[in-house]
Amino acid sequence: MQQDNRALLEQWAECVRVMNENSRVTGRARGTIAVCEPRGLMGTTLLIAVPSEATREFLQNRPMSEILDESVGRVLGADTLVAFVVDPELEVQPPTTRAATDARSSDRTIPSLNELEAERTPGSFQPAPGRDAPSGDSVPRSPAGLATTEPGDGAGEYDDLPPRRLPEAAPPVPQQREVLSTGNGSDTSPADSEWDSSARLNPKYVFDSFVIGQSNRFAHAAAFAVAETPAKAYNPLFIYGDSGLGKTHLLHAIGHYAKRLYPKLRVRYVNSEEFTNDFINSIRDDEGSSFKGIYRNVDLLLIDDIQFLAGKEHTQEEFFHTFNALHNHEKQIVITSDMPPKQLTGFAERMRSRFEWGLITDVQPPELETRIAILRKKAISEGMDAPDDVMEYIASHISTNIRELEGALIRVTAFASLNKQPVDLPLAELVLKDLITDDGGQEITAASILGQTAAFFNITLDELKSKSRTRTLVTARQIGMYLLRELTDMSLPKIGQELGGRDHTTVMHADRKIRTLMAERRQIFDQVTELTNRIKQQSREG
Ligand SMILES: Nc1ncnc2c1ncn2[C@@H]1O[C@H](COP(=O)(O)OP(=O)(O)OP(=O)(O)O)[C@@H](O)[C@H]1O
Repeated sequence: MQQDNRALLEQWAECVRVMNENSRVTGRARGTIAVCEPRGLMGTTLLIAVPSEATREFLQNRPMSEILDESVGRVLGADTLVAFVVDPELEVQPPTTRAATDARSSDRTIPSLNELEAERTPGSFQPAPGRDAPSGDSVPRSPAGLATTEPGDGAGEYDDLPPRRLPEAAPPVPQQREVLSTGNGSDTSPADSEWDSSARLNPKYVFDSFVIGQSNRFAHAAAFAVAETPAKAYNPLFIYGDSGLGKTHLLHAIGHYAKRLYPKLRVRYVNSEEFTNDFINSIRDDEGSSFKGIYRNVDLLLIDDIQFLAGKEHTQEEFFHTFNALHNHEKQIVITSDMPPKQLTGFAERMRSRFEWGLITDVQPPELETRIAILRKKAISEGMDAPDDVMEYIASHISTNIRELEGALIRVTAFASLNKQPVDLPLAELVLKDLITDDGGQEITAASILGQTAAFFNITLDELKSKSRTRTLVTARQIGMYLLRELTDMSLPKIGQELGGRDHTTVMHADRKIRTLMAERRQIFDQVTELTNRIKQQSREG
């Protein structure tokens, strides 16, 4: 491993030398390049750490992009691509002291349920789907050496903390293979059909449906490497980035692909809010051992939106032990977050430092070409027909969140289908005129969406959140969930929580149902459109 790193450092030094020979590289540019570091070479992608977004932009734009490409091409081969990750630590290089490990379990105190109550995601005292998933599979000795030992209860398991690992060069990324999906696509029973019940994987989120672009190339390559050789390439793999940029998609894709390669691999996807609820429920029900049984007997733990553990001291403590138990037994952990580890506030330092043991990579908003490619892929997979100029129109007006991008395409094709009209540019402009006006408004909140939804359907907020299943209430609730999903950054569990403590699979089901109904029932399309306009209007008025 060290040899690989040394080789990479030498190759990078050579790239820098070649760059510095170029007369277009100014003294300032040389200073900027000098602080950058190579972090890994994955297949044909070189990951370079830069100290700031400004440096990233500087290197991604001409003339530096050309100069960099040329020098990297000369040293590493013409097909080498460059990807960046921002590491603010590079700005000022602190001495590489590592705090002495604070990880000792002997002084662990069991929190009271009351203390824990404050941490949980309200309204979710239900077993999460898959909680009772079988965990006793015997796992073969895989090439990754997985599952050869059973983790214990965590006590004393982290006395010998591994040193920080520099990323190893991953094996070459082979041709992607077709990935089996587990669901049948039916709308009726989300918990059963949408998710692979033990791993809890969404069949739609596979590598094959993920579009690779400059913005996510490295994250994708890292995810792929981890799926191919769990616990051997990077452990943990930490992927961060803004909402709606594909982190969850990559997490599920890792799970699917790893399961495909190692069918007996025990995989578990969990959102950190669900992890919190599972943990608290286990304390409440005095089932701590079953919680450990679930989370410490996996070979691949995929944990989404770790930022939601911020400030939840007891849950973090439990996660810390889970992490250590898994890591010490060479089980793979993949984490996503909206922030890089260093910026995660509300986390104990020992936790943040563990996130940095493996590889940290980010996903950026996709550039125009990638957005168009995502829309094309989406259109094909969902059977939506739209010409290129419509895709381009949507992609050029919505740039920051892929969920919104997809939402726009759904609306345009739904409207065309309802009116039995072809999808063309004038129609797209008409349908999206309110959705893509440059808001300049305030952030859209859950309160505003739910308030407007309740008012629109002439019901109270309590009714909207209630358990009642009258037709109007069910429709209003599902539209509310759809709009929360499309217009905010809220996670599925959080949306479920806002609507009276419903499970995340219910939210997924509602989201899909409304998408489908929009194309089938004019009334639903009109209701969603009118509500969106009112919500956007309210945010503009402040
Ligand atoms: N590169 C991509 N190719 C294809 N689809 C993508 C890509 N990136 C994102 N998507 C799609 O965009 C939608 C949102 O992505 P996802 O839920 O993975 O985002 P996220 O980063 O996890 O957001 P959040 O932080 O809000 O959970 C999903 O439908 C996903 O399939």
